[in-house]
Amino acid sequence: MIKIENIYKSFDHKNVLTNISLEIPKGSIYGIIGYSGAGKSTLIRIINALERPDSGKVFINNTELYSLDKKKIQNEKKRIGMIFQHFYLLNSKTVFDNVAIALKINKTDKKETEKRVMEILRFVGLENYKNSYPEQLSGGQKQRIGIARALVNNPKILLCDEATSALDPETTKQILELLQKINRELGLTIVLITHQMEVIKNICDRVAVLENGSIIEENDVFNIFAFPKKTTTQKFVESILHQDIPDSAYKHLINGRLYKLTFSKGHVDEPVLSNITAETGVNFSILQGVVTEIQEHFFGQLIVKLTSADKRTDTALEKLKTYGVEIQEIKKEEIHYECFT
Ligand SMILES: Nc1ncnc2c1ncn2[C@@H]1O[C@H](COP(=O)(O)OP(=O)(O)OP(=O)(O)O)[C@@H](O)[C@H]1O
Repeated sequence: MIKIENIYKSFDHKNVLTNISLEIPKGSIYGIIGYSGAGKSTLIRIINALERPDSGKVFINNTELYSLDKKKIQNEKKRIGMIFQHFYLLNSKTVFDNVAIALKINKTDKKETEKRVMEILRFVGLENYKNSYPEQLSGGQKQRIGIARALVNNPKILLCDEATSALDPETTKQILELLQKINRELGLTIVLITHQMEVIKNICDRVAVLENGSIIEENDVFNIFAFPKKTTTQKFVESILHQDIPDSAYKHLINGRLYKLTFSKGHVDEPVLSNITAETGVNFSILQGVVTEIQEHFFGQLIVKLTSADKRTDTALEKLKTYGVEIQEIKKEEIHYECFT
């Protein structure tokens, strides 16, 4: 487990991280998301002892990193692998040598190096490229070299600094699948920082949202998507769920009330709205809808309009709750007010 306690960091008298505390469960894939300048890279560099915090503690499996002397910190760092957005490969060296370098530093003998490097190149799907040079390979293949290099020393933790930000969507998907395989088959704890909510949705178990150097929200990924509390979190969620309502729909809202209905864990494929309409006579106008899968659970969200505000409407809303649907009224002042004028 990685535990971060009350981390503060400033550069040139400017606070970059303020009172950061996090617990990252062993064996999980943990995401830290934030906009540019939020402090993500600084935080991950502190976890990897590349940057010392001004105050606070970092525990890696109960060992407090910054209480150790330099040599012991170096030993701890060997148990942590790291990959980067821009790969940082040696272009004059072959794929094999780029991966072998970490073993050479440890003075591993030649036979053992050959065996281990080929094993890890096979794992990342690059066994046929051992004599190629990085510049002959695609971005996704370069990131696979970076991953092989990070794994060759058998670390327990893998830190990913915007590892897919330079890749196209298809390659991103393949690299994320590889990270999942590393997590499942090798049992590594993975911490990744990103500004891409897609990355969080696809592979993370938990996520922390970092804004201006502070954690503003932390939860499992399903709850972050279903019930984001802070505006920045909502913006990240909306960036991939696309919950915006067409402007023309607002013009018809003058006599209605808007509700966001969240269907989760088992209610997505039931005809809930038709059942309720049949029972109560209340009709729902659907303005927006999304159905997706998060952490292997179906997840659906509808924005609906109800025109009347009589007893039948209240009954319909009560019935929705019995299906486990979360209901949130969207107040008119929360939406484009100019549409009503
Ligand atoms: N070594 C440094 N010296 C001075 N300022 C720094 C240093 N490293 C980071 N900063 C500043 O700290 C703030 C946070 O930077 P950081 O790189 O951690 O953010 P980030 O969320 O990773 O952003 P990005 O995604 O753009 O890299 C920025 O204002 C940056 O300029």
